[in-house]
Amino acid sequence: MFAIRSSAWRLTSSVALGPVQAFQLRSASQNSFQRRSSYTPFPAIMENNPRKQFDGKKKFKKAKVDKNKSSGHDEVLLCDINNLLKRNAPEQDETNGESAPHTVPEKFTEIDVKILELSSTGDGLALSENKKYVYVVPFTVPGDTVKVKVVRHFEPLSYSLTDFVKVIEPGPQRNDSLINCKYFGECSGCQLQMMSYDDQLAHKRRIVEKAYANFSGLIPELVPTIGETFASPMQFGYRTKLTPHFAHGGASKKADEEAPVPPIGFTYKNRRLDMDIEDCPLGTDIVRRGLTTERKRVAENIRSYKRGATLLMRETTARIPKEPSTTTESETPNVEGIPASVNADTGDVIRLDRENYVEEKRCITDNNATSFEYIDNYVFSNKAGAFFQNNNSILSGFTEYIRSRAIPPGNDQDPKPIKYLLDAYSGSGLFTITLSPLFKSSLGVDIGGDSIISARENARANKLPNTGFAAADAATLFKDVPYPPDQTLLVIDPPRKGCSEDFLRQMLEFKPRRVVYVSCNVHTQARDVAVMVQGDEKQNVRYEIESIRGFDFFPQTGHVEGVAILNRTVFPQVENV
Ligand SMILES: C[S@@+](CC[C@H](N)C(=O)[O-])C[C@H]1O[C@@H](n2cnc3c(N)ncnc32)[C@H](O)[C@@H]1O
Repeated sequence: MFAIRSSAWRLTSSVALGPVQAFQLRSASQNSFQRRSSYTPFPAIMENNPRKQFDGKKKFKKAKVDKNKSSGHDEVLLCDINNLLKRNAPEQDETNGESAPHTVPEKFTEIDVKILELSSTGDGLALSENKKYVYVVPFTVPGDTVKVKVVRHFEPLSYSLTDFVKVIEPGPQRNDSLINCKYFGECSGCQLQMMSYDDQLAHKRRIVEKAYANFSGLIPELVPTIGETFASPMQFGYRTKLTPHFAHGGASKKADEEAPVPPIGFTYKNRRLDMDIEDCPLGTDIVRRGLTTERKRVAENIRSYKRGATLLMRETTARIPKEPSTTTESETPNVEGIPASVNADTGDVIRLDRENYVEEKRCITDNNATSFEYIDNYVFSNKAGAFFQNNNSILSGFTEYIRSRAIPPGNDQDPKPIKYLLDAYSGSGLFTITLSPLFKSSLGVDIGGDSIISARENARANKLPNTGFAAADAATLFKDVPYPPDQTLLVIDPPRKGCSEDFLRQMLEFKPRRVVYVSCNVHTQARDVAVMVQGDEKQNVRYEIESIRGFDFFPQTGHVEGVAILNRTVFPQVENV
């Protein structure tokens, strides 16, 4: 039996459990995990499902699913399917002890199904009559009765992918008058246009809840209530970057032959086939106009392409002061010294009249050209083809949310206040720069050399001398960090696959006082956050989650960005009594 001495450790559950025992209890019941007297966090995580769900390549290889693998799309879908089957498993006496298998319809058969829930991938899920098999139906909402065409079986895993054919009886959340795109229902880009925006936000909150319930392995008491999803100010016309593609060029055709122009666009849902997309209403106005221009240019020059290509349409913004002499410095950050790129855009321009300046929007098509973007009065330059968040409309609110929580309450009374910022996976400096005024010194690290060059330009352009950037693997960051861990905020914003084990281990050795974990994949985030919550007993460090909230960077799609804030604490002192 254990007695808990530390007052720092509190649980909301009626049974007081330490973090280790709490994790073990859930693991023991859910994952046949053995309790251990001496505990090593990493083997424990590895033995449990959260990391294996993403690393279990064998199982998914068999099912021949490789699309979106790095995002964990298939694992997330399968998890929802299994949970639906488990919840609806017929009682023994209902089946009379017999378990009749479900006869899976022939491929391309049309059947009618009723949607029971929306999976975290944005697909509707329906059960077979005997409740032992699942049909995955895109473009549907719970309550819809729909006609579908079965297109792909995953029989050992008990599900089939289907194409949506038509609605027979709409569910309560369906409102087709909201659909704003003629390609909706076939294009793989959006899933949720038929839902009200409030319902989309509620669905995304549920995605975050399920991610922590299904992929962290943590008992619910260790996970705070997930906040309401932070809405995007723009629900259409927000995407500052589009990257349509086409599969083949026309160079190898005989001189006298008309080279056919291939479809230029995105893939069809459920198919590895390109769909010709003339317009995408998710794009900003200049990006949409850029798509028209680029499609025309490619069609006219198709013979010059030996093979297919991915096109780039990236919005770039310039603020032209109306009265240069009366404009304050902070309203017009210095972007001189960043060379403009010649012939890198479509030649089109949209001018918007603002209070102190005219905003000029252009559409860049050259990956290596420089694009500019403003967040409040911060200016960011980037290589147009490099990563930068795609929804400018949400970035002011998003960065303000993080800025207002970066420093914990009471920091100014603390003898060792947080005053250093470590931005792992910094890109071109989004967080380093927008948080920098709060810190005595900030350091951003990114593996992309081009992003670090842009980040340094951005620090200069925004007149932030207290920031530094290094091109490096985030996992090597901690060995040379110049900051005291007690006074350091760590911001993490990794790619979809999440942090490496190496990174997490070194982070637990470094022990930063507070962590803001931003992620475009809440499932890998939940898995990594669990490693931090579990902590390292030898180092006597673990983390408590202060808050988790989703941000709707991609309205109409099934994606949600997650922000988790954590604080360092210690293990409770435990003694045998
Ligand atoms: C989701 S982006 C975030 C960038 C930045 N925080 C932003 O919001 O603009 C992820 C970044 O991680 C970087 N990255 C990927 N693997 C990395 C690694 N092992 N070490 C450091 N950076 C890495 C990529 O180059 C990319 O810039």
